[in-house]
Amino acid sequence: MAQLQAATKLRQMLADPDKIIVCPGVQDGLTARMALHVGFDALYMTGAGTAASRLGQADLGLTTVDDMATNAGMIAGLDRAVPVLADADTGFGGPVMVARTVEKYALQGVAALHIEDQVTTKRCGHLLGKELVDEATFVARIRAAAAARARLASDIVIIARTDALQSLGYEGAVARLRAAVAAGADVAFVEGVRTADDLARVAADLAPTPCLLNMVQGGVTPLVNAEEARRLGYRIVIWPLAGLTSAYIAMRETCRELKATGEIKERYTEDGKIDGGVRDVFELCGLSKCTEFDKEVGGSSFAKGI
Ligand SMILES: C[C@](O)(C(=O)O)[C@H](CC(=O)O)C(=O)O
Repeated sequence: MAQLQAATKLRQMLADPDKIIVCPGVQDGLTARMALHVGFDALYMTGAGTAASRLGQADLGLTTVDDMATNAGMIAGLDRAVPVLADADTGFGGPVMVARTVEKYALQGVAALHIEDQVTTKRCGHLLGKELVDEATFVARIRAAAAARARLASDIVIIARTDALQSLGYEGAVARLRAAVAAGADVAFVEGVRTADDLARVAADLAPTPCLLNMVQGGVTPLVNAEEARRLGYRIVIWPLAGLTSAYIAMRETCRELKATGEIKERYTEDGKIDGGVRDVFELCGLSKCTEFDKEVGGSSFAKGI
């Protein structure tokens, strides 16, 4: 039987009112592989992480649509059974460009994308001084996204994100999301929530539209765990920095060790095996699956061992 499209699968997950979809943020193949290995049933491709890992740049709108769609598509292709939700920033231009962005993501097998109401020279939602486009421009972005989805007969989930809380306040932000939902968005995302009170009322105020919660370490939103998010009525929670923060800390430690001592000591698991060595990394990235596939189809590339 043909495998369910990831977007359709995500819609089914959203249809279960008791389920909260917890997505670790991943920025590259390795972090995605690790999240899959640990057993997450959905992943989030972070734009901030894509900018940092692919370009070595801050989250300031420097990534192009192709940087983002290619990265999201690569991640979605690692396991087609696991939906990938991806950042699409502002949609990368006017309605025509937004529609093209949605097509690119959908054709790459991405299950969901979020489009926001910042100006094209955007910044991370947890920084100060954000500027918005007017509501009509935002709504046109969402309408363009929905039109592209219909044109492709795709199930891709459109997530409307507003960054309006900082400058327009709570009611302004919620009004923008209601307008976005009327224009075809499936999920609502209030970015940069600052207080526990606001955190607690978003999902109820936007019901029955499912809401996404963004948990950024070092950001402006108070952090809550998955159970608490579910209790507050959120249906999706993303931890965009899951991969970034772990890479940041681990790389710093390892580089400091090499700089200070001239070597990197091997790490061991509790049962005495080398941890995180070259074979572990290759295995995580499909070494055995590749060798088995080669054998199954009559190849001999690995007949002498690997
Ligand atoms: C969710 C987000 O858009 C991302 O790129 O992952 C960022 C996360 C971040 O920069 O901390 C955002 O919240 O704007």
